Amino acid sequence: MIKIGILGSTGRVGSLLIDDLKNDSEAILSCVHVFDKIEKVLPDDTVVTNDINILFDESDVIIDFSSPVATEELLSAVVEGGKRKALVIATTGLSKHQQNLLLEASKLVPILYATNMSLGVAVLNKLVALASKTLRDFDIEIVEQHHRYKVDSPSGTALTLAEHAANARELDLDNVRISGRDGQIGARTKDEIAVMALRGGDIVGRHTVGLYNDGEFLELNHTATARNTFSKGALKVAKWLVKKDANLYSINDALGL
Ligand SMILES: NC(=O)C1=CN([C@@H]2O[C@H](COP(=O)(O)OP(=O)(O)OC[C@H]3O[C@@H](n4cnc5c(N)ncnc54)[C@H](OP(=O)(O)O)[C@@H]3O)[C@@H](O)[C@H]2O)C=CC1
Ligand SMILES: O=C(O)C1=N[C@H](C(=O)O)C[C@H](O)C1
Repeated sequence: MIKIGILGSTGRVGSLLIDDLKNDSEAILSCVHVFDKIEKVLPDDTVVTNDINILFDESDVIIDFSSPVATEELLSAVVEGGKRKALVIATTGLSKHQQNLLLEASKLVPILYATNMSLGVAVLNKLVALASKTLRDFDIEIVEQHHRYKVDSPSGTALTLAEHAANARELDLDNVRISGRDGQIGARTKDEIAVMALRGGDIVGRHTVGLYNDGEFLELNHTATARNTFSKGALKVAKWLVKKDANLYSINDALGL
């Protein structure tokens, strides 16, 4: 059985991961990292800890749905602390420094980083690249919608979609991304890619990439209707990752896309 450890076990997705693991025939929940306290009833023998080192020692692979600060601690345990376990990282909103740390850690352990663990979004990324390249003159605008509790903006998924669009057009996203329009802003420039965020209610996650031209437009949309889409996706890729060599893997690698 593959021993799974969870960082962010009390969170919206982490707690679903605990449920998914109760009925799994290939993996067991070996350890949960708990920042403060956990209310959920856990399987017997699950180690509960607030020490990241114990999380490593008790797991074959760690799945991380937490916060950028916690993810940084996880990555530092590899880079500075000498820990060597496979990591599935789903946390979004990482800073440049944290992204660099992730790259450094992936030279030492296998890491799969995905801003969205659903199969649908993995395919959407490919569709966006194809559409952005083929429809070169169309204006690209991205809208993401999430629940009222989401703390980072725009979503990691929206940024990844924007990267696929920009790369397909050989543009640097940092130079062309805009995140708001207000006042006398002037006409839209040709290459800009807007990424706009809406927040409200219990929306699990909705992303729309629009490509707009004179006389026609194309909108590509993905809607997550259940949050366990993400926990189940993460569990699937964790099983794939556990035997791999140190490297940075994408969800496309794991899904064979
Ligand atoms: N890639 C993907 O497919 C998906 C990614 N996400 C991302 O996953 C992350 C978590 O999302 P969600 O579950 O909704 O968030 P929640 O806020 O519900 O959960 C966050 C979890 O992280 C823990 N945590 C926060 N800070 C620390 C810290 N400094 N040290 C240790 N643990 C900490 C929290 O503990 P406590 O409860 O004690 O505060 C909690 O268990 C977000 O970045 C989100 O964007 C979400 C869905 C899908
Ligand atoms: O915080 C969330 O809920 C989600 N976060 C991820 C993101 O930022 O893209 C993935 C998903 O959309 C849900």
